Amino acid sequence: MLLLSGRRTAHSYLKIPIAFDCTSFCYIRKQDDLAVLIRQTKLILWDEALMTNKLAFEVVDRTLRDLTDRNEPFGGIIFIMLGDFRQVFPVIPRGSHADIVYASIQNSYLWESVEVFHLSENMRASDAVVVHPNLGNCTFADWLLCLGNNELETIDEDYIKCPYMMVLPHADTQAMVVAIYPRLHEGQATNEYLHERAILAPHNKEVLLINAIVLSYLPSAQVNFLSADSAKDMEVANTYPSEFLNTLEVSGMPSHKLLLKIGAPVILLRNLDPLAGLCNGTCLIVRRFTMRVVEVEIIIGKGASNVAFIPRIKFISGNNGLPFTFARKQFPLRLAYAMTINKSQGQTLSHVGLHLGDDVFSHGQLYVAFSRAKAPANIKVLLPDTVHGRSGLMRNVVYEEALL
Ligand SMILES: Nc1ncnc2c1ncn2[C@@H]1O[C@H](COP(=O)(O)OP(=O)(O)OP(=O)(O)O)[C@@H](O)[C@H]1O
Repeated sequence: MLLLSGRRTAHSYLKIPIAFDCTSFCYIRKQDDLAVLIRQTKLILWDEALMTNKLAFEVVDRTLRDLTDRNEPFGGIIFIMLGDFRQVFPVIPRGSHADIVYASIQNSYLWESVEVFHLSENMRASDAVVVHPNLGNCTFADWLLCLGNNELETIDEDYIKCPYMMVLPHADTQAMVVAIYPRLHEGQATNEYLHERAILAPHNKEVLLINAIVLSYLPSAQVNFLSADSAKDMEVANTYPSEFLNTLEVSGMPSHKLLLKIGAPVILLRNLDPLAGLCNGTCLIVRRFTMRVVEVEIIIGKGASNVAFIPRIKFISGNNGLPFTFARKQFPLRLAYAMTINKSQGQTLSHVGLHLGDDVFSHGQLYVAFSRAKAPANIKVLLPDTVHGRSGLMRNVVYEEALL
């Protein structure tokens, strides 16, 4: 059996193109070692499959049919997709409800070859067996199912009551930081302490603000690393000066300003060295830095406790809804005290802060956020400062037609 260790993604391993359509193939030639391995493969497991655009599966399907010379789904290799239809669906930038559902594997030509098996027990919440009046006299696991299936009582169409026990009494970000990261100012946080907690928010802009606030609690000295941003095209460079480019936040790119302190947890934004455990999404702790390199320790997974040196690298903005592309040279790092709800999918956390400065906006986000925790007592929710939020209500978006 071959396991993709070090959190290596299927996109990276199977060489799926970054931009793909219904005619694309993976970059694997018939004589490559990977093609030989694929021809010997009997079973492929793909986790978080429902977050993946159906076109990516179709690219893999076409490639496997070609490499194996067998005109069957995935070239006859048994393909197990793991996922939960209550969780988030593929991200389609500026996509509508219909666009998002259309991009899900259910709407692929492959779906007619899929057999669905249901898992029945929530192992993550298996210790939270107490029936709680705040949860409508349900266990946490049953309440989560009702949340994900849109079976909780709704008000104003898609608002539901946040269980009172989880509502943060002082509705501000500082209170959230103290609740989720107690005693951080003492500077004694262990790898385990950092790895088992996170503050989740729907949007990146809130995540950046929360990260900066949490970092301010750390007693070590702060350094601000600025990126070098430039437009390739002279005409674009004259229209959009680098001061303007500095203000842009682009998905998958680090920020222009990267605030770091020794002891801060960060997420790697690039597959730098998968064999050494340095992949997109790897959790690291900053140990030392100079202006040219950041020394980090891998927190968990392949290479845990190993030290690595992260250089600045060049990111190209690509097709991100901007009318031009630009380059940003920066460390491929982002602070990891807070992350988007979508990024948290797949994780298990002991302490979850849900920062709803803005309500969730897409299918399954509220379910994913609450279901990261093992028990309801360790979830703290900051409700939006809106009429609904002040009444203890939060938005839940569920595309019911897509639930199985
Ligand atoms: N058979 C089991 N016995 C005990 N604990 C388990 C078992 N299976 C899973 N767990 C625990 O449950 C938690 C969630 O497991 P896992 O991450 O595999 O779930 P998942 O189905 O991928 O969830 P999600 O997609 O929501 O992230 C982990 O903490 C794991 O250790």
